[in-house]
Order: sequence, then C-alpha cells, then structure tokens
Amino acid sequence: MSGCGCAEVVTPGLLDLFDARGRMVAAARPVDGIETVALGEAYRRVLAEDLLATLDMPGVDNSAMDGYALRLAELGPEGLPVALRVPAGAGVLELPEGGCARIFTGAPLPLGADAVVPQERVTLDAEGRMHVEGDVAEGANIRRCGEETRRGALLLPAGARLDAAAIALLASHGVGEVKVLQRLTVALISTGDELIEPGTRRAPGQVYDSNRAMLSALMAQSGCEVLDLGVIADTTLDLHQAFARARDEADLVVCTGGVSVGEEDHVRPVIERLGGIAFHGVGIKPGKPFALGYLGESLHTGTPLIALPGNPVASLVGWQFLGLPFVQVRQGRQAAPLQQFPVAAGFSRRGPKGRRELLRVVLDWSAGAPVAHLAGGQGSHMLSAASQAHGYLVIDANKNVEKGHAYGYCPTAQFLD
Ligand SMILES: Nc1nc2c(c(=O)[nH]1)N[C@H]1C(S)=C(S)[C@@H](COP(=O)(O)OP(=O)(O)OC[C@H]3O[C@@H](n4cnc5c(N)ncnc54)[C@H](O)[C@@H]3O)O[C@H]1N2
Ligand code: MOO
Repeated sequence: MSGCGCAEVVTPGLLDLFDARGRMVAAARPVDGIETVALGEAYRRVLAEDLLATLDMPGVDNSAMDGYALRLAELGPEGLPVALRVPAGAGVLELPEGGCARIFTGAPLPLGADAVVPQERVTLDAEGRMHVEGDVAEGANIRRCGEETRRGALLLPAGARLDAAAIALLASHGVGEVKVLQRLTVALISTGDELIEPGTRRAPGQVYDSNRAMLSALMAQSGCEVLDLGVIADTTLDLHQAFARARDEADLVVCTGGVSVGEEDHVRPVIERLGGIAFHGVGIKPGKPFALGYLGESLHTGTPLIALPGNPVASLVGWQFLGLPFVQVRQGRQAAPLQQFPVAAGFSRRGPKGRRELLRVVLDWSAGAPVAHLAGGQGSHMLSAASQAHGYLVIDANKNVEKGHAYGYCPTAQFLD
C-alpha cells in the first residue's frame, strides 16, 4: 500500500487517507493540565515531564547467580573454605581472606570478591571446601553497580505512556508518585431517531445504538474519560443543545451518524453554526463521511470535534485510522505510525471505486506464511466480520484484488493502544 497520496485515483473532493491522517496529527494540540498520581494509579497515563534516575541501578555490585563468590587469585587445586553466607537482603560484607562466600542471586557481592561461580559448577569436599570445575573469568556473574543506569540518566521521557514495564522501572527506582498529563475527557454523542438502547425491546425499523458502546470501549482503551451524552434526536434544537454542552464540558467531542448528505443529516449544519468544519470526506471504504471540525472560534482555540459516519464499521475504521492518532497527540503522546506489511490475499475481488478499501480479514498461517481471507461480509453495517478480523487488507482505489498477490496489511492489534 502506498503512502504517497495517490490522489489521482481517489474521487475528487475526498482526502487521501494519509493526507487526512497527516491533517489529524497536525491539528491536534496536547492538553496542558498536569496532576500528580501515586504509581499504583499511573498505569497507561502519560508522563508530563522527563523522569531522571536519582539512584544508580543496580545500587551495589551483586551476584547474578546462586553460587559462590571468591577472589580469583586465591582459587587453587586445594579449593576454598566457605567462610561467609550472603543471602539477598544482606548488607555489603567483607570476604575473609583465603575463603569464599556462599551467595544467592541478587545478594550484595562481598568486598574483595571478583567473581561468582554458579553452584552447578561447584563441588564441596568432605571438609566443606569448595572446588570449581573449569575456568572462571574475572567479573563472572557479577552485576555491577550502575551498569544499567547511572544517577541523572533519563529513565523515561515526557510523553511516555506508562505500560507495565515502565511502571516496574519506576518502582525499581523507588519512584512512588509521578506527574502525568490530565486525561482527555471525550463527549460521546450518537445521533439518529432510529436508535435505541441495548437491553430494550426492538420495534421494526429501530436499531440498537452499537456505536456508542463501541466508542466507549475504544475511549477506555485509549485512556480517555467518557462523557456519555447518549442518543440525541435528529433535530436542530436537540443537536445544538448537546453540542453546546459537549463543547463546554469536554476536551474533544466525538459524534456518530448524520454526517452524510441526506436531508435528515442535521449534524453538519449544527456544527457549522457552533464552529466549523476543517475537512469532510476521506477516500476510504468504509468511513467516507469522516469529518474533523470544532466548536468555538477555531480548531485550536475551540473544542475539536470528530464526526464519525453512522455505519458501525465506518465509525470503527474512522476512529482507528484517523481519530486515534489525533487523540494520541492530544494526550501528549506521539501519534503511532500506521503499521503495515505485505500479506498475500487468499481471494480475488473487484476493486473499490474512487476510494481505498479497508477489507476486514483474518490471517491463515497454516501454510507457514500468512494468507489473508475475508473475515465475513464487507458491508459497512456488518459488525460480524469486524469482530472476527485480525486486521485490514488495504486495497488502493480502482485496483482489483488478485488471489496470491500481496497487499498492505494493517493488524488491528496496533489500535489497542
Ligand atoms: N446519497 C448518499 N448516501 C449515502 C452516502 C453518500 O455519499 N451519498 N454515503 C454513505 C456512506 S459511505 C455512509 S458511511 C453512510 C453514513 O451516513 P451518516 O453518517 O449520515 O449516518 P446515518 O445516515 O445516520 O446512518 C447510517 C447507518 O448507520 C446506522 N447507525 C447510525 N448510528 C448508529 C449507531 N449509533 N449505532 C448503530 N448503527 C447506527 C443507521 O441506522 C444507518 O443504517 O451514509 C451512506 N449514505
Ligand atoms: O464510507 Mo461508508 O462507510 O462506505 O458505508
């Protein structure tokens, strides 16, 4: 798949996917609120400042093995008496001259010792003297003070998202609390008079609101607070009130439905009355009527707004490919580059007209190399395939899919962050 634009094959008036992604990233401004949280509350939060080590790591020379610490110069055919026992948690002791120390993984190396021999390479004779099989190199199995990190070194940069390893790193340095950026509050609005809540009875023509459930989950996944404004009736007044509240209470507004061209689509005029549209329409299938807008004076001074198409898979794709990089930057992180690699199609299919198609596929690894198969029906209203898919096969506009040919594959797992 190319990232070059390919504007000549995309329907005029629609932005190329990569152009739209670039605009989303360029339009996003990081939040500036900072709070201090306990390390136990910091998982998946974004660091507000560079974190420097205040300690050397490891703090002292220590043993990498359960075994025996010794002075190499004293090791001879007659072996060494075991003169000391050093469990983990012991202080830094001194190795008596002419003796070795029984030592355990992580225990401080006694002063004077210059190597550790793992216990598997050691025999103890009847008098309790330790003999070593084979050679021992100076410094063997010793973890040196500061070998990983010196005091003052950068542990994690501002903007790092704290995953489990980062939390563990900070804990290992004794960090008990961290300064993090405030969470983004995202107002969610569904529009459509046909929409009803899951858990209620469906009358003919009614549709369960799956987009709000999906987007709540996606927001939680990306670490946002959700302000759920529910389903708003397709009237100018109701939409106006909901968007005005969202503007005042949230850092970002995400709405779904009503952004296409029908006269029942009232969302765009309301957005234009309260603010404006930065762009509308992207050359992707599904997801074409995606819009970036704002409520207020401008994109940078007002509350940004992402309008997603009503069709559920179009909404999902719009969020994953265009909404998420915007949120990542707004959260103070780097926008993750789109991960894609070539995968052979296990099917042939007519190509999409005038837009790139993002086919929902599963990968079959049974032949060793992956082969992509359609995960199910590809209608933008069909959530079944989206729920089964491992990723998207990206087909350039106006190109047929030919079985055995390779196309760009974007794993969905990359959007979990
Ligand atoms: N004449 C045209 N019609 C359509 C075009 C077009 O260019 N010309 N574009 C089509 C495309 S592509 C899409 S995508 C949809 C998007 O339309 P809207 O964003 O205006 O969405 P709605 O019309 O409100 O709804 C479309 C579809 O999705 C269902 N929906 C809406 N919200 C939800 C929700 N929260 N949960 C579940 N399902 C939802 C709704 O019932 C409709 O079936 O427009 C095409 N039409
Ligand atoms: O862009 Mo729409 O999603 O094709 O149905």
